[in-house]
Amino acid sequence: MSDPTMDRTFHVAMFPWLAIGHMTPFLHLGNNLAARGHRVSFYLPKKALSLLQDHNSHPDLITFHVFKVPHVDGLPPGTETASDIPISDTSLLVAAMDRTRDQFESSLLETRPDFVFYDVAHWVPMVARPLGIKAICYKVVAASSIAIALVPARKVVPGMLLTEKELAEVPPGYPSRTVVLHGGEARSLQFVSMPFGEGITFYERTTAAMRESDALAIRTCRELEGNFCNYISEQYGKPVFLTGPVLPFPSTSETSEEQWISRLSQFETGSVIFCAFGSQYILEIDQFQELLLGIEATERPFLVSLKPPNGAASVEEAFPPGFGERTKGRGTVTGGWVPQPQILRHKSVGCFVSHCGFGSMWESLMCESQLVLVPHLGDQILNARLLAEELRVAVEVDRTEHGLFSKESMRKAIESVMDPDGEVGKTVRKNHARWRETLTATNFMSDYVDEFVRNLRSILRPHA
Ligand SMILES: O=c1ccn([C@@H]2O[C@H](COP(=O)(O)OP(=O)(O)O[C@H]3O[C@H](CO)[C@@H](O)[C@H](O)[C@H]3O)[C@@H](O)[C@H]2O)c(=O)[nH]1
Repeated sequence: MSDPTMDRTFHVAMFPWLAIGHMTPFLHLGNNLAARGHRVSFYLPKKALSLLQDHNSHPDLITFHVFKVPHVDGLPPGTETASDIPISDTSLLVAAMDRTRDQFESSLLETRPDFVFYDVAHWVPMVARPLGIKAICYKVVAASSIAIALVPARKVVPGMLLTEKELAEVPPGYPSRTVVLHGGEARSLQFVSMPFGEGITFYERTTAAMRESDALAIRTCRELEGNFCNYISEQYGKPVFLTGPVLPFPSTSETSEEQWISRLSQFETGSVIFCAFGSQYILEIDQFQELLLGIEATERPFLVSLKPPNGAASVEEAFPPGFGERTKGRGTVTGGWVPQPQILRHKSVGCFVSHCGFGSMWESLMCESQLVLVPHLGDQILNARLLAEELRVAVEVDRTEHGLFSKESMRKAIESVMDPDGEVGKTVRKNHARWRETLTATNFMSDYVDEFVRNLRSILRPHA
């Protein structure tokens, strides 16, 4: 007998962490749900509204609810999102978000959604449950980084920092030998035992957020991270619903992109090296210079988009001596934002030098360029290991034990993937083509969202 609840549309409230990098993928998922007729109430602070509202593809079904972020001592007045503060103040912003609990609760009483999606606000299930609302903890980072650091099997004692030895160990049952951190890299996980909000560590908050949920959702796909998702599901004893990568549809108005597109068009197909390290990565000056010198040494055209390195007011100020004159007409270095997805689709681009942030990881898997990875933070390193060592679609740049790369290691990594006849070049081309084909297949992303919707319905009225 058919179940009538399987056809009805539902209403989702979304309460993402106050960082654009989290709100954006939540909104992409919201757009995908709205495209299937579901309603979304999206909670965000005022400043974020001006950045996000243009990305709302279904204003008839997606409603923004602006809330006030209370002041917390130590934060600059008017702080609303992570971009307003240095990363070291994040814990204070988390405390401010926790103080929105009453506002959020009264709003839920009015909107009465079927589901609420959240990530950092671990108290959401406590607010949702008495109202009969299902709480879905939606993680927009790689499943590998949750599996290695944020499962009950990794023992973290409240108030105690993890030792070097503990950091270096993977939790029992962790399902990969290649997607791991080496040597000193494990220190990048120390943040899990640090405070994240008032009187609570990152580990306690995140594991509580997952433990208390009705189901976990992760922005990934089983083809890539199925083993990690199964492990997380076993660890928490809960279903893990996958949304797939939910990337935005290519933009149709690309006017602001024209200057970059016409600049790239003057170069031969597949010849340009494009380098970008996302929204957070700030290099030290010497590494910034090694990177530029390594790219210069390839004698290929390039477009580099990086934040000015530590201590420099602009990218030009930090150029190696003579770099600007030597590369004139062949390369551009900008400290501003460039349209990365459009650049990666340009036929002149042949190599993407990336930090392998989660967003860039998906974009690189789907593009035609050869991939060189220079990860920095813990999750970027795990993403890089997945691409370079498990899928073998990319090459990670060689570094010293202190994590430093040289211009020579940079040049070598680029040359190795760009050479279509070399062993490495042949292998990564073949593997990358296979993965690109899978991930860009016509219904790949929409099938994931359809399945996600079915999974949500299954917990909405399990006994109907
Ligand atoms: O000049 C630029 C630089 C970036 N992008 C876009 O911005 C996004 C960047 O996202 P991502 O690759 O995930 O990098 P970060 O901004 O560094 O992301 C942060 O958040 C990610 C999880 O969401 C983590 O994986 C990273 O470690 C963390 O640094 C991508 O879609 C890029 O296409 C541009 O359009 N233009």
